[in-house]
Amino acid sequence: MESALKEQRDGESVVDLSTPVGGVEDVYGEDCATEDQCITPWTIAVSSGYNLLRDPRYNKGLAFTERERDAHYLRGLLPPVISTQELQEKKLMQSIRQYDVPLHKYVAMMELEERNERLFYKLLIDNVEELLPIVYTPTVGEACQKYGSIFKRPQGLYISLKEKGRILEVLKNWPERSIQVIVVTDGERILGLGDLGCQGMGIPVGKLALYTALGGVRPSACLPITIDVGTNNEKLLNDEFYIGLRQKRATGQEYYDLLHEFMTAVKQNYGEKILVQFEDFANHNAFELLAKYRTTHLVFNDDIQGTASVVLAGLIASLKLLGGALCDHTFLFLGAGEAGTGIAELIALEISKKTNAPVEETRKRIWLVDSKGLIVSGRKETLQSFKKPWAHEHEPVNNLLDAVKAVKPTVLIGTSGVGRTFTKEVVEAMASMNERPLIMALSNPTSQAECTAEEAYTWSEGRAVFASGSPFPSFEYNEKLYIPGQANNCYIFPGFGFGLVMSGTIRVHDDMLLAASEALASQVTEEHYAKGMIYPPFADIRKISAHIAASVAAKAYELGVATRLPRPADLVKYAESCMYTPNYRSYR
Ligand SMILES: NC(=O)C1=CN([C@@H]2O[C@H](COP(=O)(O)OP(=O)(O)OC[C@H]3O[C@@H](n4cnc5c(N)ncnc54)[C@H](OP(=O)(O)O)[C@@H]3O)[C@@H](O)[C@H]2O)C=CC1
Ligand SMILES: CC(=O)C(=O)O
Ligand SMILES: [Mg+2]
Repeated sequence: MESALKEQRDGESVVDLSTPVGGVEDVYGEDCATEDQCITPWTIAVSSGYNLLRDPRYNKGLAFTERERDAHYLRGLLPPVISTQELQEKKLMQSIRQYDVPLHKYVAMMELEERNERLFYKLLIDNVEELLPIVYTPTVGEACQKYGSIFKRPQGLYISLKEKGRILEVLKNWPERSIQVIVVTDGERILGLGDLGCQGMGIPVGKLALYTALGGVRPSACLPITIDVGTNNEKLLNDEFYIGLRQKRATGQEYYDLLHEFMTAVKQNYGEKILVQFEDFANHNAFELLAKYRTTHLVFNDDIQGTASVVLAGLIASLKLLGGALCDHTFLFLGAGEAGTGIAELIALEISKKTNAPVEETRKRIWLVDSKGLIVSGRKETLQSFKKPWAHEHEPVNNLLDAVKAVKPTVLIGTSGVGRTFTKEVVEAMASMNERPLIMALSNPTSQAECTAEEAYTWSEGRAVFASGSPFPSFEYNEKLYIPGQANNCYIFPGFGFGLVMSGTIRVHDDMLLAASEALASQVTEEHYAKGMIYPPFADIRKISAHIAASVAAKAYELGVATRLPRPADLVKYAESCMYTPNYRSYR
């Protein structure tokens, strides 16, 4: 147990930086799980003086005390005033609020992260509802689109086809060794914005910032990776500022060989317990990669599994408002890709567990529409394999409105990546059939949402229960305030991943996703329901993540895939005690 704590705890009190000027302190040593992991071509220098001020992990800016300024050769390098972290935070929030353009706020936040990591996380944690839309969706989408132009310093690790045969070597170039979570993308389906190639890097960077801020994983244990196999985005290929390989995407064996080399190198370099989160791969690769590696590696596909878990949580919570049990409802999806079929499968599994009915039966209450219309048995031969389980007996139906009329859903979920597809007619049809229709417009960023909160509330005359993937502001209708929920996988993956890491879990199991959903739903209180909410506020996310982590870890122990022994008695307390906090530490 002690070693687990040592790996997770962040040494809140005193850090010894008392090495000579330019001296070298091996900060890894004790965190390495195996001897092998400690062999890298170089060690890290923890600097004093000028270099300390430029080391984001240790820099405190004006908050260095008189004693620290003496001990670490900082005299004269800073103006005389001594600030507090709280005052620095106040000043930075004031400065960020002065920008009108969200992308400018994004750039300011990234610059802060490069300058002073702890202050960056303090801001993000203390102002999560305000800053989440900046470092995450929707602004991160725009940042990826313009990444080539705003790019200043590389973040994360780039592995391109040029590195084929040398991926292990590339991993060893990363300065941190005790990595616990990797978020990797190949940039082919960035949010609902399509193929952004190498510029997708904004997504792993953003997701991992949330791993730390929302879930409590140490920043030094997080590694964002972009695998660059080219892009089919002509605009980027012709953009002189594009930062990636200027070629069409590699496919087939060439693609899978590179991914296999990557997965093998990751395990070799970081061991069995490294968590690899696949993010924003196109569905023609995502399902296959997950199926291939889920039995040999600790992998998690956020778009398929994380999204499923967050939506199921919202559905469980919404029963208080809609009435009935999950098995009494009928679900219709617009979009039958990673998110759509991933959610559908987890709903079917949950109903199956609750009713003891086989999954083949419980799937029958769930219908999906793709770009060609309702998925029905007549289309089975031509469907991709992940759609086949949803090809129920029915006449062909070509569009969403007709599908709503035919299926009569109580719940409508948008996972199409196409904005404004929940038209007035569609929402009105939902409202005509249901006292409280549940409408989820999950596609990101905001421009791709199937409808806005305002549309859902007004077109349903205030009766819809609504949640979206990207945030919408509260909306007043007929003198009543409506608070839309944010059904985004960021409620789940930080706590989910933290639960895996803290318990030393070696494989992800679907039951852990169900446990995470139950844990999230359990955080919705009567007070929230009274406001029409089906998700708890993000302001409580650290507490929520600790509960999710504890539930996931408990399930992992129950299934015998957790290696951190003995099992802590109180997993919530244990999770809380292991979480990274960004308060400054004192330096000897
Ligand atoms: N809120 C959240 O937490 C999350 C949100 N998302 C969002 O969900 C969206 C989809 O992601 P993902 O499932 O991975 O993408 P996929 O590409 O895997 O799936 C998209 C699906 O939408 C269908 N589709 C596309 N256009 C239309 C249309 N005009 N009418 C009907 N169906 C259409 C596609 O049909 P076809 O198969 O015929 O091509 C496909 O089935 C993205 O915007 C993403 O940002 C994703 C993950 C998490
Ligand atoms: C939220 C997310 O993972 C997506 O839109 O892809
Ligand atoms: Mg995603």
